Amino acid sequence: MAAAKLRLACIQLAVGAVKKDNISRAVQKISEAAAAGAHLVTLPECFNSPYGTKYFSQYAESIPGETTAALKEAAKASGVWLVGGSIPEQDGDKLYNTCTVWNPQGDMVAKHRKIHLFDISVPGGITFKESETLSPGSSFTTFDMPNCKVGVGICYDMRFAELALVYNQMGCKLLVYPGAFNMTTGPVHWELLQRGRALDNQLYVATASPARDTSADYHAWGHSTVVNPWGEVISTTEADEDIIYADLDLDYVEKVRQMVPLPVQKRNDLYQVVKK
Ligand SMILES: O=C(O)CCC(=O)C(=O)O
Repeated sequence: MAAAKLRLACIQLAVGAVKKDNISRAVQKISEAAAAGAHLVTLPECFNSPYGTKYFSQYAESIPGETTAALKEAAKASGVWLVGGSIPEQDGDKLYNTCTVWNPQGDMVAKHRKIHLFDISVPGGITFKESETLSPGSSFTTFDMPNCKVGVGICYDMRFAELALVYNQMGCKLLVYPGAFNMTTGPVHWELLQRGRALDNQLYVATASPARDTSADYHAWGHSTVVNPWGEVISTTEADEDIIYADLDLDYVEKVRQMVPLPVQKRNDLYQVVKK
């Protein structure tokens, strides 16, 4: 890997009803992204299961388990850092929406349980209540690549500016959010949130969504995207299965912070976001 360059791949995976097929398709796409030179690969939210509260308990597994064993192998076989999207995780009698992160040796270096559960009600649009079946996580999740600290959130977590601010304070230069927005909020909020998080924090933001399946109950918005610290979309796609790539220049983070010196202009005497 060149000094401060990082090739990122976001896999917009076609996810179906058969768990084994979802896993093997993800593994195949990871090796395709690695062959295209990716150092860091990310899968979408809920990539081994259809997205919906009625599916979570049926597809849930413990960690380690069938899906994470495949992720471990895939990261090692391809020699990539892997943000393993998310899966429904079973731990005792609780279920979580959980992302595991793997290094190129196949070690699990982080595990993020979605902190903010997706409970919304938009009349004529979408009603969803993850908290019917899932419990929230309560931890910040970062991991260290050789030149870059990365912060991890899952989908609805992206709506909370405070989480991204904390990751910024922790030294992250890239935030990765496996997600699965929908046809109501996606068109208006998805890209705007990513650009907002990127601009507020002057860092890279990446998302990976499942591809849209109009025969499924939940129609994902798709549009996996990468935004740079200037707030520009540098890679994106539509709704079909795809892999998007972006070459991140990690020095650019510092350049933007020098040109527009928000970090030294913050009025910590007037306000502060504090990590507890
Ligand atoms: O915030 C939204 O509109 C969508 C969030 C979502 O789909 C999720 O958290 O899984």
